[in-house]
Amino acid sequence: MSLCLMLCPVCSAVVSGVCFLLLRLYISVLVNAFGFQELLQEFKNFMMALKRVLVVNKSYPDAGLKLLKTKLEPTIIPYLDSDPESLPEIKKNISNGFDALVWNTKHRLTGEILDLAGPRLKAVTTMASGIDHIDVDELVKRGLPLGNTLNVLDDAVADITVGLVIGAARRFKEGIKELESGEWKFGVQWSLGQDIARSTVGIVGLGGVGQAVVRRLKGFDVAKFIYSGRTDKPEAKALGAERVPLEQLLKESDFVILCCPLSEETKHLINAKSLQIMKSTAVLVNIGRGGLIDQKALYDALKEGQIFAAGLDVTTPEPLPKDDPLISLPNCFIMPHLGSATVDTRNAMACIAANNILLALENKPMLNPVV
Ligand SMILES: O=C(O)C(=O)CO
Repeated sequence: MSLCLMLCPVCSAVVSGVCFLLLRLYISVLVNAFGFQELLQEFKNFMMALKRVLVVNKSYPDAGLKLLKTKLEPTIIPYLDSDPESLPEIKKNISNGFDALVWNTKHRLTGEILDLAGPRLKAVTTMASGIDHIDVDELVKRGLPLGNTLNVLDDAVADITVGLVIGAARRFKEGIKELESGEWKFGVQWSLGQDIARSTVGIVGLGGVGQAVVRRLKGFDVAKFIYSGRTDKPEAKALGAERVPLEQLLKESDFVILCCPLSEETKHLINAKSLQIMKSTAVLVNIGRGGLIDQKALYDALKEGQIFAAGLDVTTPEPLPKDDPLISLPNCFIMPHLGSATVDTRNAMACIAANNILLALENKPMLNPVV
């Protein structure tokens, strides 16, 4: 018999199969009889509780912390980006051995910082949709998953965009200044702006935010929506937006709205040359990233009346110094990066970031995976 098993591959496969089935049966009897399922879960919870997550920084909302604390005990960097201690404290703490990182900061996540974190680090999330402050290549090199909080902020950012469109086109900044300084000189030719109704709106980057902007502006009786971007967007048809080359969009649009991410490809997408192509009545709005625009060229274009106005939620740098030339221009309406700044949106972003980490530490896909 044993000779038969040794010699005959079919017999040995049958015996191994039977043994395997018996083993499985034995384990499932144990699991059902003794509640091993619960024991297993307890063991998993115990292993999870041993994992350490570093949260950068103290502005991370309680909603996210509460979620993290259901399974982990987070360590928080108790500073804001604006505190000089912020970056040194991150670098000091991160080498204490963490399994995950909530990168809720504008500081750049570099290879140097990842080296300090060491091989224990298994997952990283931002609390933003933009990832231009993350050295993604360095994460990929280390096989680290990265999550972000895309889409949940589309509505809030689209609202701010509409605010900028109206504010810049209807000269809010000049109006408020004249009101506050007592220089309100009413006349039928005073402080005239541009209409949104009957205009052509050009969206650069028809992603979630761009689409939410189009949905909102439809209520303003826009004549035509066009968009440019790397790919055709299937959603464009239902929105009535036509894809055109960037140059055509710049030439034809009364409102040029930048909703795309910042990358090597999109850096200074708006520069002296592109501003020259735009209509002298055009309004440029940027809710993507400051780096999409060459700000010196924008200053010149606004000063010389090459375009009508700009509305910016994002600038380079942030915060923009109060003596920045753009701030001195009456036709440059600037917000201090308020895009996603609503209570609900920030709480939702914090929860997505927390879930990204909790899932990744259980070897599951993140809610919003980037890589
Ligand atoms: O999440 C981001 O990237 C934002 O800039 C929101 O304003």
